[in-house]
Amino acid sequence: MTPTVLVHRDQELLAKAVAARLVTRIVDAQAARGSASVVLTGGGVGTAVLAALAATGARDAIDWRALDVWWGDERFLPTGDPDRNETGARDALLSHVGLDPARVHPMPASDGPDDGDPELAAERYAAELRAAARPEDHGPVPSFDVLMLGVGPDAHVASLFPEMPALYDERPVVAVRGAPKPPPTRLSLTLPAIRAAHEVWVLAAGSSKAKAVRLGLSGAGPVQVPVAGARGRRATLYLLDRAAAAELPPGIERIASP
Ligand SMILES: O=C(O)[C@H](O)[C@@H](O)[C@H](O)[C@H](O)COP(=O)(O)O
Repeated sequence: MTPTVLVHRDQELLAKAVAARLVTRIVDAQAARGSASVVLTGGGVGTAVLAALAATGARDAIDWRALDVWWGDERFLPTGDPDRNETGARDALLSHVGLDPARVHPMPASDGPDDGDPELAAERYAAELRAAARPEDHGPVPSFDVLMLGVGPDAHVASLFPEMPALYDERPVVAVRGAPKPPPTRLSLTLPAIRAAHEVWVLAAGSSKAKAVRLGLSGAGPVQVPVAGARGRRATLYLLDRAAAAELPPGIERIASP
């Protein structure tokens, strides 16, 4: 399924537009099913989206008690570490809305019950995902309504970096050691888990992402270009600012906001 590309003027407007889109998706899922599930991403754009959502009055249209929050990846650091994606998400949004704590699923921290072993932590998160999966999900993870991914200049998504073993792993959650983006030890959903989502949204802003966006939309292989493997069951959206959209391959239809 060909991704849909939407281009916004700049990063600030991109974050607000993605936040508005997220409200609508969550509200629609809750209207249809009584609950919704989203997968958050770390990184600058992902966190800016959460802050924009916290700042919009429309956030009150969401039934926060009926929302499951997961993460696509996490830095394997102690609880509360400022570099954990969970910390950034709580500061930007989660601490400001009435979520059901039992439905917020952070990836394990290095000072958690896994004796500092990221492989055990990855297995723990996989078990949590498996417990949340329903028969209609037909797999070891829930069919997330929206899974958001920032993208690196090297086209990594989550903590799936080009040519690394995690890209060959069929398990839903893996430990990543030696990540080129610090910190080196991380946990990540794998591409099969990412592809369980109904919608995958790739978020990118800035000229440093233009090449990764082009490669992701050019039919490249997911081992060299991990973002190319990030596809949703129903839809894949590339939500970009103009700078990140500067090198779109020919033939890609772009919907540009003013
Ligand atoms: O834990 C992480 O580092 C993120 O999950 C990572 O995948 C991030 O989304 C990209 O590196 C883009 O980050 P920026 O948006 O800050 O460039």
